[in-house]
Amino acid sequence: MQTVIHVQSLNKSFGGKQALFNLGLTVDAGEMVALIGPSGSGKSTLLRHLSGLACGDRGLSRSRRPATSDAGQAGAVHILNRCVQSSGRLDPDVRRLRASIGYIFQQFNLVGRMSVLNNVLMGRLGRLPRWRGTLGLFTAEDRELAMASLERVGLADRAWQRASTLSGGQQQRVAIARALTQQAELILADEPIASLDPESARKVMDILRDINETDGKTVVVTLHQVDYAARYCGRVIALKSGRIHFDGAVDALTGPFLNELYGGDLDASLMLPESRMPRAPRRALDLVAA
Ligand SMILES: Nc1ncnc2c1ncn2[C@@H]1O[C@H](COP(=O)(O)OP(=O)(O)OP(=O)(O)O)[C@@H](O)[C@H]1O
Repeated sequence: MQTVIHVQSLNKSFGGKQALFNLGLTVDAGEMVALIGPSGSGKSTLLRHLSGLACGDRGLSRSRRPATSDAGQAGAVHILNRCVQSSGRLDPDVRRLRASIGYIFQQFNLVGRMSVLNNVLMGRLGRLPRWRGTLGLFTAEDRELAMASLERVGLADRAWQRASTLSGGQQQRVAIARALTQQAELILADEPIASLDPESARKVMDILRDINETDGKTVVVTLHQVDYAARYCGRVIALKSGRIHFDGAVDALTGPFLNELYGGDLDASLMLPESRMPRAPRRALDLVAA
């Protein structure tokens, strides 16, 4: 089994406040992993490190670097056996590696005034010579791929519409079509359903699972909705205060476990699917009329 994500002793500080502590983990090809944990536990920070959008604490003065970071070393992140960062420095070749990593943001990150199709074509930029991308010189193959991706998420008929005119759920599906067009091997999704209604959230999670199961792509998704983690992911990594609190099978998501993870007066059993149903029933994707 190929290791897609390999994180070793990852530390991260913001202005002297440590957000990640000696994190180590591996994710194999084809896994669908939920990253859960209370607000501020470090989920987004970890995801940004995986994608090469963030780096270590080299910017801090030596005296402000955390003692646990091994004299300022911020650990190492390898994706698809290639270096993203090592000892607090981004790898100079990280831009090329980013072409293999699809990143889905909570707020979609589309260009609202551009057409849906052009937004999806942005997924090709990392695969084109820079001058072609700048001039928007996409090939017929690129366009076919983009249309096929839109078809897959049920939005081919919206290709010529301005992205800003779509609903939030539709915009998130366009963002996923962009990652499909990118032909990313690894999809990192940072709270992709946080701002969506339950039906739109279900469609987005159905598509992510389809990409995982049908295409064999590796998916890591941060979620506040623990019931979706239980229904869609086989493995869960729980962060608490910047440390890995749990890493294992999704069956561990019991009420007492979640009460302990999230703390407070919460009755965590309410966050779980009814009768602890572990997996949402898989059905054929039918998104065309959505
Ligand atoms: N750019 C930043 N500058 C300063 N502190 C930051 C920055 N980004 C994150 N932090 C801090 O790092 C810690 C982890 O934040 P992070 O956003 O990764 O948590 P999270 O688990 O994703 O939270 P949420 O679920 O609310 O999105 C928090 O204490 C946060 O305040």
